[in-house]
Parts: sequence; C-alpha cells; structure tokens
Amino acid sequence: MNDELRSYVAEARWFGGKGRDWELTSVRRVGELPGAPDGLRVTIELAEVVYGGDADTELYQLPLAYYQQPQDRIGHALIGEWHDDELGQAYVYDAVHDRESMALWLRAFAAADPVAGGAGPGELMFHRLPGHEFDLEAHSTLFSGEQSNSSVAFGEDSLMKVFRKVTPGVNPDVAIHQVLTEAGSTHVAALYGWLDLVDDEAEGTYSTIQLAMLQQFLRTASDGWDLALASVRNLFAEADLHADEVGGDFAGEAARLGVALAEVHDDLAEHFPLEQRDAAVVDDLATAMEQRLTAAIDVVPDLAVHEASLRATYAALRELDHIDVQQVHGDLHLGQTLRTSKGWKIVDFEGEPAKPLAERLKPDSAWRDVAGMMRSFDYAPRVVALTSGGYDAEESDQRAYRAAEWSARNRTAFLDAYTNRRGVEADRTARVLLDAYLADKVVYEAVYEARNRPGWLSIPLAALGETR
Ligand SMILES: Nc1ncnc2c1ncn2[C@@H]1O[C@H](COP(=O)(O)OP(=O)(O)O)[C@@H](O)[C@H]1O
Ligand SMILES: O=P(O)(O)O[C@H]1O[C@H](CO)[C@@H](O[C@H]2O[C@H](CO)[C@@H](O)[C@H](O)[C@H]2O)[C@H](O)[C@H]1O
Repeated sequence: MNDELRSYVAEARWFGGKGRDWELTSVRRVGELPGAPDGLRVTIELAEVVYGGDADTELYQLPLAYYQQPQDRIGHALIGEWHDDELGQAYVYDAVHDRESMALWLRAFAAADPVAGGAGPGELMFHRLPGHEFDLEAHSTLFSGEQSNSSVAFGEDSLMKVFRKVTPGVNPDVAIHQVLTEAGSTHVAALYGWLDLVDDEAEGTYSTIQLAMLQQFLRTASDGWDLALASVRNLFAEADLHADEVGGDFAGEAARLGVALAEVHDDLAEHFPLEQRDAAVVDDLATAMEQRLTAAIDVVPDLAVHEASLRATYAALRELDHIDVQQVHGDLHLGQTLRTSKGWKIVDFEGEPAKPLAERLKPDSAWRDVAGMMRSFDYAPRVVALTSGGYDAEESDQRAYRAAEWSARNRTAFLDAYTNRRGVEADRTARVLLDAYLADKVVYEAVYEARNRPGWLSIPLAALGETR
C-alpha cells in the first residue's frame, strides 16, 4: 500500500483511528469528476482501514487531485507523487484544498437533473433540489476548523460537506436536512443537493454510499458556543451585577434556542416515524446507561464516587411504563447552533459519529437533545472559569458562584421555552427522562474529556458533584 497515503490518513484531523492499531488495506477509485482540464484528474477514492487485524473496518473518502505538474499554490496539501494510468507520474493533492478541483464538484451539482432517479452500479450521482441557482464563479475555501468531515464554502453561496468516514446507507445529515428543507423549516440551512455513490464492491453487494452534501451558506452566522462564552465573560467582568443585569445576558437567546429546538422536534415528529416504546425498551435503555457507566468508571476512576447516585437516576427510569420516541438530532450542544440575522439554526444532524449509521436514524427520546443543550449551558461558564485563571481563592469562589448563576438562568430559560413551545408538561416522567439523559451525557463527557482534553475533565466531574 502507498506509504504516502497512509501517512496522510494518519495525520488527518478527520481520521478516527488515532491511537489504535490499524492498517490501510486498500484504496480504490470509485469515481472521477467530469470536465477537468488537460493535466488534471479529480477522483474520489475510498480507503479501507482495518483495526487490529480483526473485522473492525472503516471506509474513508479521499477526494484527490492528480496534477501532471506540481502546484505551488497548494503545496501544503500535497500527499505524494505516484503513477497515474493517464497522466503518468503525477503530483497528488487533497482535492478539498484545491479551487480547480472544487469548481468541478460545484459544476457537477449545478448540472444535476433535479428530478433524476438513482445511479447505476459504480456510478457517482449528483442530486440537486430545485430552487437554487448556483454561483459557479464562487471560489472555494476549506473551513479551517474541519473536524469529523471537510466543509468547503463556495463564496457566500453554498457550503459543501464532504463526509470523510462513510458507511453504506442513508446519512442522517442528508435525510434530515432534506425533510426539514422540504417542510420549510426556518431553523436549518436549506439543503441544495447531495452526492451518492452506488458502490459495487461493498461486501459483494450493491449499496448506496452518501459522499457529500451541499447546502445554503449561512453568511451572517455566529457560533452559539462562542456567543455563550462571550456572555459569560461579560458577567465575570461585572463583579457586582447579576446575570439579568449585564449587557450580554444570554437568557433571551437561550429561550429562542428552546423555541427553535421545539419547532425542529415538531417538524421531525411530523415527517419521521413517531413511536411509543414499551417498558421492556425502557428497561433496555436503563441497562445501556448502566453499562456505559461501568465502562466509563474503568476509564475515569473518579466517577466511582458518583456511582450510587447515577445508578439511582437510571433505576428511576425503570419505573416508566413507556417512552415516546421520534427522530432527534442526537449530538446536540451549543457548538451545533448558529445565530443568524434570521434567528437560530441547528447544524450537523449526523448524530453521534461513534455510533453505527443504522442506529443513528433510529427514533430516540427528544429529551436526549434537550439534555445535550442543558449540559452545554453548564459547560460554558465552567470553561470560562477554568481557563481565565490567575485569581485568588476568594475570587475563584465568586466566579464559581457566578458560573452557577449563569448556568441556572440559561438552562431554565431554555427548558421553559422548549416545554412551552412543544406543549409538553414538565411532569415527573419528563423529569425522570431528562435526569437520566443528563446523567448519561455527563458520564459520556467524562470519558470524552479524559481521552481528548484531560485538562477539562474537572468540568463534568464538578457538575456531577453538584446538581446536573
Ligand atoms: N450552512 C452553514 N453555513 C455556514 N457555516 C456552517 C453551516 N453549517 C455548518 N457550519 C459551520 O461549519 C463547521 C462545520 O460544520 P459541522 O456540520 O459541525 O461539520 P462536522 O460534521 O465536520 O462537525 C462548524 O463550524 C459550523 O458552525
Ligand atoms: O461536536 P462533536 O460531535 O465532535 O462532539 C464532541 O465534541 C464536543 C466538543 O467539541 C463535546 O462537547 C462537550 O464540550 C462542549 C464544549 O466544547 C460542550 O458545549 C458540550 O456540552 C460538551 O458535551 C461532545 O460531547 C463530543 O461528543
């Protein structure tokens, strides 16, 4: 296998196998973009990664630009040099960095027939929803904060998300954006199109893999997490004022976010299956949460002091005789919200990336999303308190007090607005469910922080020591 490609995958931000024992077992070309000028080929290749010699396999999408001549302007994106059957020896670049290549992707979307059906085996199929004229002159820019996927903006016209870890089947980000766009939701960026591949090599059968999604570029967007941090900093800077008295009070925004989530949940409930699950399923949910806790204590032994109270929270779940489930976001936090001049938008409906695709489109309790947002309101002031540093003990106590005040004020504003808008009663059943999802999320966060940001592990642990 090509060593240059292996090193490139190993270093990529979106590669989920860091720290594990893995091998790049194959890289196969599954498509080529039409219309490339002489001396350039733009391909899509799928890299197969196998872990620890066992059956645990992942597929990663590599959009590649093969140039006959070196391209200094994208030297930082050079993967290596190897032989191409048409070009001969070629310089190979990560195509998401390359304007020439990305222009071909945009043109392929623009040329798609909005009413066309499926593709044939081994074919790329660009889909387009009617109603948007693409700006084909717009230059592409790769978003620098790329994480699980690569997002490329075309001017201020559209944004393309190239999915990196791909799996046969429907990608919830595409499916949910399509439904919400067609339902006229004002809380998501409109879907413009998506790219399917009918793969004829996955497990010997034909299966569709969704490779990319093109949507409205939200040009006036500010990140919800950044706005929340700015509001906390305002409060911390005003030692004598309360959260409702400082200029950057967030409670109005928190309430508007509650309304936005309620309206998205209503739309999802209308267009995806709504189900009621019986006591056996509630029991399984409690068991899954308990198992996650057991596994988490192995990773974060400090969780053990909270074990009894967490288990009591999960045990309360078992008293419920049913649970209502529907399509949800599945991985919601302030970093998945954008404030635009036209209100709050929710992004990234891919669900929890660690979960198999099939599980991510399964109905779940709407309280999971509510709990995700409430944990985020708890995180924001703790992060500011933790990272602002340089205070004596009295000042630190004061900051902790102010942090709790900010968190409680915004959690309440968000939750009240959500329950009012949805017309759900904040009764005992709701509280039991919300508490269980809050507990489950904080346990998940402890593991996430231990693995990714050990300096922040104290944040979920401190929350466990107080109310959640
Ligand atoms: N339609 C949009 N317009 C402008 N920015 C967006 C839009 N959708 C997402 N973003 C921003 O792009 C970045 C990546 O989006 P996200 O969907 O979270 O990608 P990933 O799946 O890689 O986590 C985030 O910073 C998000 O705020
Ligand atoms: O956005 P992702 O799907 O990658 O989510 C993961 O990373 C999140 C951090 O970026 C993490 O969220 C946790 O930290 C946030 C602040 O950085 C905070 O707002 C969230 O409430 C907290 O859970 C998320 O848990 C993880 O899955």
